[in-house]
Amino acid sequence: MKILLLGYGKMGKAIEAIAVKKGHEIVGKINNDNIADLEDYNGSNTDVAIEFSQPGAAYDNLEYCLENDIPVICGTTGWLDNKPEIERLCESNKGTFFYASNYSIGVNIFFKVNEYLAELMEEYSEYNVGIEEIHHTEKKDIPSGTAISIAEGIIANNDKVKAWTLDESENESEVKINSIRKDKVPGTHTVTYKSAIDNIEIKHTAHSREGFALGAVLVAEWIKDKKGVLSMDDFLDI
Ligand SMILES: NC(=O)C1=CN([C@@H]2O[C@H](COP(=O)(O)OP(=O)(O)OC[C@H]3O[C@@H](n4cnc5c(N)ncnc54)[C@H](OP(=O)(O)O)[C@@H]3O)[C@@H](O)[C@H]2O)C=CC1
Ligand SMILES: O=C(O)C1=N[C@H](C(=O)O)C[C@H](O)C1
Repeated sequence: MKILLLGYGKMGKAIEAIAVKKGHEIVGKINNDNIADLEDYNGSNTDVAIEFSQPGAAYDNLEYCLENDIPVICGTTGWLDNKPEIERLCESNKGTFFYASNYSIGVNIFFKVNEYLAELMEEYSEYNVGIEEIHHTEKKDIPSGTAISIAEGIIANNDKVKAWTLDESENESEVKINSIRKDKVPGTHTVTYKSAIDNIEIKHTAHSREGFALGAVLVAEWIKDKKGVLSMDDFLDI
């Protein structure tokens, strides 16, 4: 496949390494300093764009792809207020747009365990739930997109929890997300239910960026000839 990388930082480079090993061709590597080159690409010379850039850049890049007939896979976090607009553009242009806050297969299994646990815990009011996420110090957004997805999984499956917050909260209807920035940590997410008697904890630890990058390449291979607004639930049968 001819792959255009939108964002050639830590993730762009990790994706390139896996894509090339699997026999794909990288037709372009776009960063802020060569963003003008983006106009060279369209559906006739690019099979798929993989967008891992920055919160302030994602919207324009996705809009460009959808207006130029390029199927696009996005992993950038911290821009989701504008996601409904991109979804509308995808539908009206009959394009292809895939978004995941986390492309790691392990994290997506973790999401399902989190949803099941949230459902189980609904009737045990002695437990309070909290989320902790730890990432490297270069990360631009707080909280992580993955932590937001975890919180949404709890809110959708446990009627006692209505919202997430970054603040210290005594309000039991809110799940607090504690964001920690530390050295080179690729991404660690923990959900803890605490009571006076015990704690129940589930945790996902990424050892590197390989799982995120491999997931994005597998989705790029899968998405060929698919149309519409797609997510990991469409890709994975779990
Ligand atoms: N969904 C998932 O599974 C994962 C998501 N992420 C998310 O992916 C994003 C990127 O992460 P990461 O690679 O670690 O970040 P980096 O900071 O390492 O790389 C971001 C890159 O984007 C480039 N960039 C800046 N502006 C633009 C633009 N307008 N168009 C294209 N590229 C641009 C930067 O270039 P320059 O240096 O020129 O500014 C930089 O090379 C983040 O939002 C992160 O949260 C990360 C890992 C997994
Ligand atoms: O910025 C990162 O590095 C990561 N970002 C994603 C997020 O915000 O959840 C996914 C992963 O945890 C790494």
